[in-house]
Amino acid sequence: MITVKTMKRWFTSITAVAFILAVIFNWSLLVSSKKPSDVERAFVSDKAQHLADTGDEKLQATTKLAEEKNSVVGVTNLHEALEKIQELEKRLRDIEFRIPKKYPEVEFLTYKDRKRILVTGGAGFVGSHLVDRLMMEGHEVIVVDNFFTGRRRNVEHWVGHENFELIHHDIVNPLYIEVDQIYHLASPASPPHYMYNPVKTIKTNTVGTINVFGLAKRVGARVLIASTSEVYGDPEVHPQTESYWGHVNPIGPRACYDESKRISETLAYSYGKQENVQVRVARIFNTYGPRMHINDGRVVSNFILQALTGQDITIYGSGKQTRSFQYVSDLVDGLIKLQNSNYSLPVNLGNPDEHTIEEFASIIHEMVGGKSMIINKDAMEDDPQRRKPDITRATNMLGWQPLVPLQKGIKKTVTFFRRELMRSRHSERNLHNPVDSRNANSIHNGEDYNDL
Ligand SMILES: O=c1ccn([C@@H]2O[C@H](COP(=O)(O)OP(=O)(O)O[C@H]3OC[C@@H](O)[C@H](O)[C@H]3O)[C@@H](O)[C@H]2O)c(=O)[nH]1
Repeated sequence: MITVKTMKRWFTSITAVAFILAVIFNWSLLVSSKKPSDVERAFVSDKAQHLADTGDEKLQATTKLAEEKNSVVGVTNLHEALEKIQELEKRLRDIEFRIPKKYPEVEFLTYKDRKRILVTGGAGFVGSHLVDRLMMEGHEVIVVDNFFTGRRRNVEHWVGHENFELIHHDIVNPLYIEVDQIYHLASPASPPHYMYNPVKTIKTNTVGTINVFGLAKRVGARVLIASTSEVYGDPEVHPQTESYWGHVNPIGPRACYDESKRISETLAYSYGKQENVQVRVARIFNTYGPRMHINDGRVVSNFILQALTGQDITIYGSGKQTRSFQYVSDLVDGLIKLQNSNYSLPVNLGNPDEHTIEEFASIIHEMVGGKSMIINKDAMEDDPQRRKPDITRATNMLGWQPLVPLQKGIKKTVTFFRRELMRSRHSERNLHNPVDSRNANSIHNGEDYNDL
């Protein structure tokens, strides 16, 4: 028996197929025997991949066809083709809107085991990976983000899912919701981003953190705060253990972040003592991976972008300073383990695999290839000279240790940035120039972040 619902589905599928045929037809009008450039080919294949990711079965089959066709034909007038694509994309969005969205298969948790979890900064680099894991585990996840460095695109794949909610909200303003657990990640983390508006960074990590603890106190939620290795400043103890009090310049350019994160920790333990809020404190060391903002400005994204675009790889200072880099999935494991543990003192989460920045530049250069030169520029003021986590506590208390080797993590990150570059080259905002981290005004993400 053919129901109205079945007819509606047929209609949607037929419209989708007709639309894709129109795409192919339009493309065929724009092509000649000339071969497309790598950028053009990648762009078209990116679009087709997007369709394949989001469409229904018929749509996927047809887009594969479009991808094959587009990968062998050439483009005579790229500008005209791009205009056409924009117009077609708009129509595609209308079609996609009508096709039920497919989500990754999430675990089913009973009411007893399913938690309502707030992730502040959940649309950011680390936050969005954490959200993926919590969603896959079957929890209800609420993301709060002001989109200064976070992007809707990072969590778009969950929008509309019954377990997911995205709230555009700046945590410097109070929030009234019901939750069981909170991961408080909201704060710019890259030096040029946190130095861009130091007062706002301080507000986020002080007033914002007070708002989070106020919420936790009202509803009885447990809070994990994302602290940082920067609380150790330019450390005089190596590797850094959690018992080390740090060496921070309170009036230097990094102080807005270092000191406000130190206050965040103080707030956590004060709310714990005075108001019985359950607290967890993760001191996060240098972390990298896909979904870092193309304008992030930290060393991993800068070096990869520089190598991919054939620009000079810029080492600030001598390059003898060290860092230890952890891949984002390892961090997410650690955060979840810590949140669900019985341990309430600060815990270092980082990979002890230490490299000088000079070595790191060579690793990236070798892995990406290309013609970039490695050059030295003036050092950053107050740049910590050595950094490596002692992770004995995380290993003993949480049974955690990082698993992803540097080469593997970097490979995945390079793949991500290749795609980001394609996207950026074809968007109105051409964002592919690496940020000069020593100049906070060189970030240009266009968001209004000036409210004080
Ligand atoms: O293009 C660049 C960028 C950075 N660097 C250097 O690379 C090193 C690492 O710099 P990053 O900007 O990646 O990160 P930092 O270690 O200074 O700060 C980070 O610390 C840990 C986290 O909490 C934060 O993500 C961030 O504050 C520094 O010595 C910096 O001077 C370069 O040599 N060239």
